[in-house]
Amino acid sequence: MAVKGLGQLDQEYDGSNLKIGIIHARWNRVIIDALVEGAIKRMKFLGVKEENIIIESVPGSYELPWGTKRFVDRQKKEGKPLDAVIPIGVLIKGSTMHFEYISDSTTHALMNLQEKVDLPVIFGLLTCLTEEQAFARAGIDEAKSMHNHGEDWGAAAVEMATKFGP
Ligand SMILES: O=c1[nH]c(NC[C@H](O)[C@H](O)[C@H](O)CO)c([N+](=O)[O-])c(=O)[nH]1
Repeated sequence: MAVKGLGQLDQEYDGSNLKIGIIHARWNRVIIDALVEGAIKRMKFLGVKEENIIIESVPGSYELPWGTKRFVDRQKKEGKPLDAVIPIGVLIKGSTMHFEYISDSTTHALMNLQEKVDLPVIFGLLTCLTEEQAFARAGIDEAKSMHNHGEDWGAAAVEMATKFGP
């Protein structure tokens, strides 16, 4: 299955046996919803069944590390363990240093979380200086759309879960 334009894929992946979690913040919701949709679209394209994509949310990006840890633990406890998880958040620079502190601390926490949960934790945090940057990276602003980064995160989740699963 030649997948046009997916430069980042190195081989064909079959996600039909994967269970993948998406946990998203609720700040900047219009952008979040586009990113989540993009991740879902790409994972379904790669064979992940809709019923195996589990969605959860937290108030803001700062809650993503803790929320992701507990989300993974809960799925395991319920006998429906995840094969990968995609935390998604959108941070947009304001007039204070809040953006810098949340971006830096959340990024490090998500990176370190992989060891703790022993699962691929895909980096789905958009850290944008302007709303325009965020819209473009969610594929919303057609004029300047880079492409929907959520699709890349969905593809990364399938690849990492397939290649490096237990
Ligand atoms: O996800 C975000 N959370 C934001 N703040 C909330 C933060 O993530 C926590 O939810 C809050 O501080 C409570 O812990 C943001 N800003 O402040 O700008 C933002 O842009 N994006």
